[in-house]
Order: sequence, then structure tokens, then C-alpha cells
Amino acid sequence: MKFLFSRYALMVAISFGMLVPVAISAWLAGVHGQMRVKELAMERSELQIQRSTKISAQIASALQQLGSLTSAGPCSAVSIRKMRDLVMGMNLLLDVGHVSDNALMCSSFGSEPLEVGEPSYHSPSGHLIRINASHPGVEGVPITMTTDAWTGFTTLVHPDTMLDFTSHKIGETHGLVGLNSGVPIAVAGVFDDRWLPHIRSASQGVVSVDGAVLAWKHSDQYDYSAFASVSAYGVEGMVRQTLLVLVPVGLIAGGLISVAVLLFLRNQSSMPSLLKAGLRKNEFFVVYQPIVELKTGAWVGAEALVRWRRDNGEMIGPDTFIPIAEDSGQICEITMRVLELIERDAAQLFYGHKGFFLSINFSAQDFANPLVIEKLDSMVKHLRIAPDRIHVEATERVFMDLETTRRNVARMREIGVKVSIDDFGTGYSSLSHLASVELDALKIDRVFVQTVGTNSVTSSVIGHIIAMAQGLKLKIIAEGVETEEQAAYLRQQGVELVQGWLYSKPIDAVTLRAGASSGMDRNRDEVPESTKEKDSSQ
Ligand SMILES: Nc1nc2c(ncn2[C@@H]2O[C@@H]3COP(=O)(O)O[C@H]4[C@@H](O)[C@H](n5cnc6c(=O)[nH]c(N)nc65)O[C@@H]4COP(=O)(O)O[C@H]3[C@H]2O)c(=O)[nH]1
Repeated sequence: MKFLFSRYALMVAISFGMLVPVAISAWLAGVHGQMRVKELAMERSELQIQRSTKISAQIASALQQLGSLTSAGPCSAVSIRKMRDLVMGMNLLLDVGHVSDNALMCSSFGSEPLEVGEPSYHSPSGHLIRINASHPGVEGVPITMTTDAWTGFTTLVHPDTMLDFTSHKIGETHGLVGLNSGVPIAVAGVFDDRWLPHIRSASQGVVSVDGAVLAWKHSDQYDYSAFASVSAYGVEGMVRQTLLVLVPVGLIAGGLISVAVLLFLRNQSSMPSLLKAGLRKNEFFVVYQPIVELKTGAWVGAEALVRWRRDNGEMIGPDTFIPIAEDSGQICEITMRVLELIERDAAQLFYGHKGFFLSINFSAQDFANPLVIEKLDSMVKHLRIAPDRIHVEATERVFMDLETTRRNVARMREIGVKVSIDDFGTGYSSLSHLASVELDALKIDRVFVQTVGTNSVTSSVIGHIIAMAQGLKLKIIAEGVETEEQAAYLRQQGVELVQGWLYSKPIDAVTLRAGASSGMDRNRDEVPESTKEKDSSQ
């Protein structure tokens, strides 16, 4: 079952790790593609209007200059010379000439009449527009002709001049449409008549029409609108381009996430088997943190703290492995190992140190396990010490169910050991709850001790905990004392026992014995050298 679960978890981890970033990349590519296409269509309609405005300016100038040739005939030698000069000076015009009776009578090319047909439409500004006219210089190309309706003078513009300001791809269209006439003047691509109502609806805009994005902009001087459209095909192209960049990035990120998740899962799943091997190979040992009488500085007891050094030298802290041992049902084996180790050290610690006590951490499962209770009982008997020199520490979680708590505490009383509540304030114990169970001591968690002298919102909590414990006549042990200021505060509040780095870090049994024997009046400077050296036992 476990195996199946881990296979399943691995598959989920890999799929999750790989697919999510790719899916996000695809979604981002889609969004980015849509935005890019919109921008592209708008850019092109803007460029189109700029180009058309320049052409219109040259047309207007040319027609005005030709119109002033009133004395000479429209196709006189003087006029044709003028036409040549104009064409030389105006880069956007293919030719200029004169139209009469639907024929180009003369132009800068000469005066050979050429049929040009009926105008496509009349513009509101008084021009006759032909959009498919021909010209002898560029046969087969539809030329746009603009003729002054009064004078007959005419300009001719090549379609490339109007449209070739940008590259043109399949599915893309751009060009110019007469606003009043609705006639497409010049178009690169295919003009869709459904665009016209949109183009006429506002002076500029962007809409989606049948999967294509259409942008347009009206000229503010002339009777036309520029437009550009990029089709769904263009969007796909953009998406593909973006995906080409994002998917590899997504895959790399996905790969890294998968590796991290796999390593985490492997670590988690292998921890119980490592714990099992650690127990078999005796990789656990115990260190002791002195419990100090605040008034005298004497080391009056110690808390036993388990340590795990793997055979490869790696140290794993109890905060990491105790919760896993609790979840995997291995905590009782660890506690029994700790009891054996304490029993081995006990001769050093108890004999010759009257009243010295040892605290041992118990998890909820330890209280429910007859083998652990039996082991505790037999340890106390073997040591031939007063049983109350052993204190069992249990966290608040152990005390949550009142009935079980009463039963467990009663069993401890039978053995004769004392019971303290550990890490008080971090769990759910209430005052009434505590009052109904016969406890001996309360350990204030270091998170509260460390608020002393700070302005944190929880800094007042410690005062309440102390007052409450005193009200219940419980012995108080404050954990995690690191500064003189914290010690002074606790002393002033009437706390008798403390534990913390201000006095000593956890140390081995030999160092503890030396410290407990050496006159007891110590402060940080007077901690034995050996204590400082043992910092690595943390
Ligand atoms: N920052 C700071 N820390 C200080 C100071 N003084 C003491 N400590 C640390 O605070 C923890 C006190 O133990 P705990 O609250 O019972 O918290 C213990 C206890 O809940 C659990 N644990 C340790 N040994 C055992 C064991 O044998 N059995 C069980 N069930 N749990 C254990 O693991 C927890 C962590 O133990 P450790 O890592 O040894 O961490 C210890 C100790 O090294 C200080 O001044 N400053």
C-alpha cells in the first residue's frame, strides 16, 4: 500500500512538476499572442495612415501647382515640362497628367491619349478617383488616379507606394478604404466587406471579426481610413513563436520543480527506514541541558534531549525526526532507547547530587504503550533513586483528551515520577483543563521567554502564564533563557527554575556531572570550558 502510494505520489509529482509550467507557458503564450496580434494590427493601421497622408499631401500640392497653369493649355509643352518637374520632385507620385473625357490626354511621359474609364467614385472634396487605372509605364498594375474635377489635372500613384511600407504575410491585410464611398482604394491581401461597418463606426478601433483582429484609423484630413487585419493564423504564428521561447523555460522550471518534489518525497519516504536502521545501528545518543535554580545558579536538574548522528556523520535534529517517528509509529522505540541511555548515564548524574532530577520527553504514544511505561518503571527501580527525581515532560497535545490525561497522569503517580507540561502556551491547554489534572510543573516555551523586553504583541502573555501557574501552585521552568534581561525578569516574577543558552547548551553526561558538582554558582562567564566545547552536541 505504501509502495503504491509512493508510486502514485511520484507520478503526481512528475506530472504536476512538468505539466503545470508547460500549461502555464501555453496559456501565457496564448495571451501574449493575442496581445501581440492586436498591437501588430494597430501598428500597421497607424503606419498606413502615415504613408497615405504623405501621399495625399504630395497629390494636393501637385494638383494645386498644375491648376495654376491657367494661361498655357493643360497639355501644352509648358504644362508637360511642369509635369516632369513635379514628378522629379515628388517621390511618391508615379506620374501627373491631364484627364478629359475618361482619357489620360497627356502626362509627364508625353501626350499619347490613353483610355482610363469611368471614375470609381467622386470624393466629397471634389476629386474623381479611379482605382484600377492603367499607365503605359507599368502595364498590368492597377494605378490609383486622383483627378481634380474642375481642372482635369491628375496624379497617378503606384499601389506599392501606398502599401509596401511593411512586410505582408498570408492571413494579413492592410490598406486604405474610402470612407464615404466604402470603396477599397488600395489593399494588400483580401478585403472583407464585413469590416466596413466597423471601420465606419468610429474614428479608430480594434475588433475581432471571425477570428481575425481588425484595427483601423480614419484620416483627420482626407476622406479615407487606413485599416489592418491579422487573422487567427497570425495569432497561431505568434503563439507558436512565444511557445518556442516559453516551453523550454517551462520545461526547465518543471524539471527543477519535479526534482525538488522528488527529492523531498524520497527524503520523507526514506526517513522511517533510516530511523529503523539508526535504531538498529545505535546511532542515537542523549545530551543533557542543565536546569538552573535562578536564585543560586545551581544546576539542580537537566533535560535529556535525544540526538541522531547517522553513520555518515550527518546530524539530524529532533525537530526533524521526532515528528516523523511519531507519524511512522517509531517514537516508542526511540523513547525506550533514550531510557536505556539515561539509565547508563544515571550513576554519573544522580549519585552524590542530592535532589538532582532528570526530565525525559514523552510523546502521546509513549503514554499509551505498556512497554514504554514498563521500561520507565523498571528504570526507576534499577536506579534505586527516589522516583520523583525523574520528571516526565509531555507537550500540551498529550493533555488534550482529559480522560486519557487523567489515566496517564495516574499511571505516572503509581510509578512515582513527576509530570510536567512542556512548551506551555503553544498548544490548546486552558486554565480549567490544567486545574483538573494533577500536574507538578509547567515549562514555559521559549517563544514567550524571548518576547521579554521586546514590544511584540505577545510580550504580555508570559506574565499571564506565570501568574496562572503560580495560582495553580505549579513549579515553573522557563525554557530558552538567552539574556540577563530575560533572567532578571523571570527572577522578579518569582520563577525559580530556568533553562537556556545563558547558562548552558545541551552537554554530555560527563560535562553535566562536572558542572553539577562544581559549586553551582555560575553565570555565563563561569560556565566550564568543557561546556563551551560541547556546543557541537546541539
Ligand atoms: N534557541 C534556543 N533553544 C534552546 C535554548 N535552550 C534550549 N533550547 C532548545 O530548546 C529545546 C527544548 O526542548 P523541548 O522544548 O522539549 O523541545 C524538544 C522536544 O520537543 C523534542 N525532543 C528532544 N528530545 C526528545 C526525546 O527524547 N523524546 C521526545 N519525544 N521528544 C524529544 O525535540 C525538541 C527540540 O529539541 P532540541 O533541538 O534539543 O531543542 C531543545 C533545546 O536544545 C535557548 O536558550 N535558545
